[in-house]
Amino acid sequence: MKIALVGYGKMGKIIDEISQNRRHEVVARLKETPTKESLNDADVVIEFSNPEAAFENIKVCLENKIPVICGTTGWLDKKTEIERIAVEQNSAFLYGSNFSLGVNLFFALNEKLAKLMNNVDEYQCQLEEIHHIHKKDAPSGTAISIAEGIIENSKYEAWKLGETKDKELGIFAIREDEVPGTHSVFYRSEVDEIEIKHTAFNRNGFALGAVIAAEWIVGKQGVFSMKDVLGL
Ligand SMILES: NC(=O)C1=CN([C@@H]2O[C@H](COP(=O)(O)OP(=O)(O)OC[C@H]3O[C@@H](n4cnc5c(N)ncnc54)[C@H](OP(=O)(O)O)[C@@H]3O)[C@@H](O)[C@H]2O)C=CC1
Ligand SMILES: O=C(O)C1=N[C@H](C(=O)O)C[C@H](O)C1
Repeated sequence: MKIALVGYGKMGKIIDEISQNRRHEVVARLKETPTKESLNDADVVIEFSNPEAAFENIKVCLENKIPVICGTTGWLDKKTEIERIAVEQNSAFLYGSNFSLGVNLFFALNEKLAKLMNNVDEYQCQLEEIHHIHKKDAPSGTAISIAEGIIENSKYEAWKLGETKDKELGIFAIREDEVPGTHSVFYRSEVDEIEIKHTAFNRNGFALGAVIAAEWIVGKQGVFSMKDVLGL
């Protein structure tokens, strides 16, 4: 499979190595918005750039009928527009706030726990994410996905940065050293606390999941998520 990497920073470089280990050919390594020419007839694009660049990058790829796996976070206000373009162009698009297999299992567990918590009103939920100091967006895309999973299945109606208040689910976004990504969900009552936590030890799991998603999407049309890839 011919892979074009759009965004070639911390993530792009690891994805490059994993792609080659899995016998794919990396035909482009771009640090700017792609063009038809610079995409070099790729079968699929893996996009990990930055919140300002993602929309235009994805749009160009989809208009050239190349499926896109996007891991860039912090641009979600334009996601519906991208999904419309993907369908209109008969192309394929998959966004994942977090491609690690462990976090995608964590998402499923989180939704189940949120549902169970409806049976007991004593608990208040709080989210926390910790990331490296270079991260441009807050809260993390993963924390937003976790919050959405809880909101769909509980009394909470919206999320906000900071402490949980009434029906607004709070997210503490902490920036610390070189932390790759830690996410925790706390349910606290007067007498106890339940915590579920995912800790990434490095970025390899994110990169592997993105390559697995790229292998899966080639030949498909439509808008997908990691739930489709993993059959969750
Ligand atoms: N979904 C997931 O599983 C994960 C998502 N992420 C997300 O992925 C994104 C990238 O993370 P990371 O690799 O750590 O970030 P980096 O800052 O290390 O890399 C970003 C790269 O994008 C390049 N870039 C800048 N402008 C453009 C442009 N217009 N078009 C294409 N590329 C451009 C940068 O080039 P230059 O250096 O020249 O500026 C750099 O190579 C972030 O949004 C992060 O939150 C991160 C990890 C996992
Ligand atoms: O910027 C990062 O590094 C990460 N970003 C993603 C996010 O915003 O959730 C995924 C991962 O936690 C690392």
